[in-house]
Amino acid sequence: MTDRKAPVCVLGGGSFGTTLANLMAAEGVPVTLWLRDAKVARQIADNHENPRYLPGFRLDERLQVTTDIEAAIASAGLIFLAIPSSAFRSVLQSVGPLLAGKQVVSTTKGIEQPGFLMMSQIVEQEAPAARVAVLSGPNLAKEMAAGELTATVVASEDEQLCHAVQAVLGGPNLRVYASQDRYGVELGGALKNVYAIIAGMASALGMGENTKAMLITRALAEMTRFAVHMGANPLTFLGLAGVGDLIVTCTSAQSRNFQVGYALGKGETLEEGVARLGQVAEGVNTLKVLKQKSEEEGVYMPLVTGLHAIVFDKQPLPVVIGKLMSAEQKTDVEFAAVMSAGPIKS
Ligand SMILES: NC(=O)C1=CN([C@@H]2O[C@H](COP(=O)(O)OP(=O)(O)OC[C@H]3O[C@@H](n4cnc5c(N)ncnc54)[C@H](OP(=O)(O)O)[C@@H]3O)[C@@H](O)[C@H]2O)C=CC1
Ligand SMILES: O=C(CO)COP(=O)(O)O
Repeated sequence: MTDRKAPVCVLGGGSFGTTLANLMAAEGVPVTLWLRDAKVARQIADNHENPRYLPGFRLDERLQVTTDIEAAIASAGLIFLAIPSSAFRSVLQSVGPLLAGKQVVSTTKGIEQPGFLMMSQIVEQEAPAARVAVLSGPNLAKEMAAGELTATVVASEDEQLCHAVQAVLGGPNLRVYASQDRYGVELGGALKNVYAIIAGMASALGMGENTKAMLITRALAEMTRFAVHMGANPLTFLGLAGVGDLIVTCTSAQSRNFQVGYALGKGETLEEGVARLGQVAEGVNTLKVLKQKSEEEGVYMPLVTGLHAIVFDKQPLPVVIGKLMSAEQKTDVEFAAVMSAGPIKS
């Protein structure tokens, strides 16, 4: 039995870190939230609100907040990481040895280049003596903060760690399903952000419902094809961390990646869209990383190639759409054949 009263800490005081920490605090779990911004930390401590990332949400008074990362880690055995992928390694580098023997759960949905590394692989490099898991699924922070019924996946080869996460996070509004496919769960969470940008663009252009359904379904095909090639368990992509997260991020205007796509569709530049957001949209970097990797690996990813052409090569949208629509018409679920026989890395 896992002790629900065992102390937990969350590193990263953005929308997701604050939400996760608050959910646990509200269930009586002793939680410390670490963030680097002293002003925001003071506002959370004094006013029980994170006005920068979760304005309007009252946080539980039991939620502890600190700007001392070493103290935060020392206080807990289970540590959630909610730091954007661009800063993930640098934060871990500063505290790697302190994580020895701790249970570390990455919630970050990005990929590091060079190396095409998932965040949990960075944890393994920077904190080799830590126990590692990932958390991913259709989890819009603001909906979770508002108490909307939600499900997520914790994935690790370490079953005890999965149980520990289920015990502290599972609650009246949140179900936590376990998986052993850490690589697939993490890959799904990172890849879907790219397709959310495309979906936002389609929405801004007023495209039809048929078009949106085509996009989401072909995105799943493309993600799964890539995942199979990379050795992930393709069945993972039928679950919450695959199709579940793809649906929510491609259909909700709350998604920051969707919002970046929407801005692009309305004629804004990438820089303008990202700057107005003021929060992380991991899909922008993942698009670059994925385009490069799919070419190196020879995996056919027309949606990734098309979006890259629009965003980074400044190709006109009608030209890219024309190319996508006139490409060879292949079979519908060709990746399903590989699904039954595909190699499983994790
Ligand atoms: N929001 C969501 O709905 C969900 C997000 N995620 C994932 O969680 C990760 C974090 O996202 P999210 O919380 O939304 O991001 P936000 O943009 O809301 O917040 C980013 C947070 O990271 C902090 N940060 C940035 N750089 C550093 C650094 N070098 N050192 C310490 N802290 C830093 C920021 O601090 P500062 O303000 O000081 O810059 C801020 O607190 C992403 O990978 C995202 O994909 C996963 C599921 C849901
Ligand atoms: O990962 C998320 C929902 O599951 C959050 O998506 P965005 O980062 O696009 O807001």
